[in-house]
Amino acid sequence: ASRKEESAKDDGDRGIIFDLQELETATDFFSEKNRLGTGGFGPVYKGLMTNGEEIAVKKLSVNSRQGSREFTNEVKLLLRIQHKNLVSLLGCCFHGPEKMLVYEYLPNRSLDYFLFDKIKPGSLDWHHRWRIIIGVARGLLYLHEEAPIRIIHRDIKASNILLDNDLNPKISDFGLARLFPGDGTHTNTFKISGTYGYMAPEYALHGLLSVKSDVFSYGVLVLEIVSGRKNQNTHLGPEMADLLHYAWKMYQEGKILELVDQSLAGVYNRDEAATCFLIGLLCCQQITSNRPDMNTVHQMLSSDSFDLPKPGRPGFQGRREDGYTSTGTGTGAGSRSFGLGGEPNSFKNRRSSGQNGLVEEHSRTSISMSSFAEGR
Ligand SMILES: Nc1ncnc2c1ncn2[C@@H]1O[C@H](COP(=O)(O)OP(=O)(O)OP(=O)(O)O)[C@@H](O)[C@H]1O
Repeated sequence: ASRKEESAKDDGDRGIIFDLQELETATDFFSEKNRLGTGGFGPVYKGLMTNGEEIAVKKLSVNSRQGSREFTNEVKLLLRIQHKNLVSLLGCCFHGPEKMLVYEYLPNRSLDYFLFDKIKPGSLDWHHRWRIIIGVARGLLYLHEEAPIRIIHRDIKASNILLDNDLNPKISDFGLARLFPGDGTHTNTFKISGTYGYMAPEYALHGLLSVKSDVFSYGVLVLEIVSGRKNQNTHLGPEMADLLHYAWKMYQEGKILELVDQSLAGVYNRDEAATCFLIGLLCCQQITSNRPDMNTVHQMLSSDSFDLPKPGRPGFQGRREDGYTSTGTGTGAGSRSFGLGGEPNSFKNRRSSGQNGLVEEHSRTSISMSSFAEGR
């Protein structure tokens, strides 16, 4: 039986735990030439198993307080999260305090290389961009509403969308926050929690996490995919630097299609591009309850006859005093402890928390409100 089939049988840990030796052989002792990159959780290596299977090994350098049994249990849970638009987790490995996650290997790397690497301008045609936008929506819908446990991703962004041989999108790094419970003091906490420019204001500012924070990040991503611009690009001057607000301005002036990536050389579907911009702006609205859920987003993308509402004002960006930056509403000053209040509809789509007791609803970050005093 394949490794995945074995794990599904729940026959102990066999099949999901890789030997360190096996991974050392596969990655040539984690050699530099096999290092694919280093993210907030640690370095990622390409590996080749003796059976010819290609893998990606993520060495977790963030200190997880979990013991190996607890860690294995979380990994087992995450192994049940399988969808064609998610990177497949194959198993894990631990050796002393060191922990690793083993994933399927995606040869085309991540979406940011295609969108922002100007060495390959226009390498992603409209057809593929449209398919990626739909595929990511599908994967997120699965995480939010269909997976055995609800997963709020927390860090949807272009570098977390990997592409397979046919450029189908697969969301990576889902569920990782589950492996670091209560690690609020670690310096990498903000890598775990989210990335500047993609984080929803209510999450960055109040620590309120809901599926709608992922919706916000998805909206930013959609705007990036259609425009080919990073959400924050200071090279473009003050007006255009903030993609979200520039898109909002262009939309209000009826010029939104001028924002379509020029490297497409005008070869794109105007209706689809306009739909994407609208969906991007709807997802990034300041008022969480007005953002569509991923089910609605998916319907908007799949149906020709969906009447899209007019988007309201987007959430905007602020800067943290301690060197980190994040999105914020810019209102209020002074510090505040983060409660679970918030807007009444923000958790409208919450599933019953009785389900296995595993529903992830919200978490807290600690950002001082005063950091937003300089916000717009
Ligand atoms: N399964 C995989 N197959 C192929 N390449 C991968 C895989 N997983 C990660 N990578 C590559 O490894 C690099 C590091 O990935 P990782 O997800 O750790 O960091 P990141 O997305 O850049 O940052 P962050 O940790 O903030 O999400 C990226 O360049 C990514 O393209």
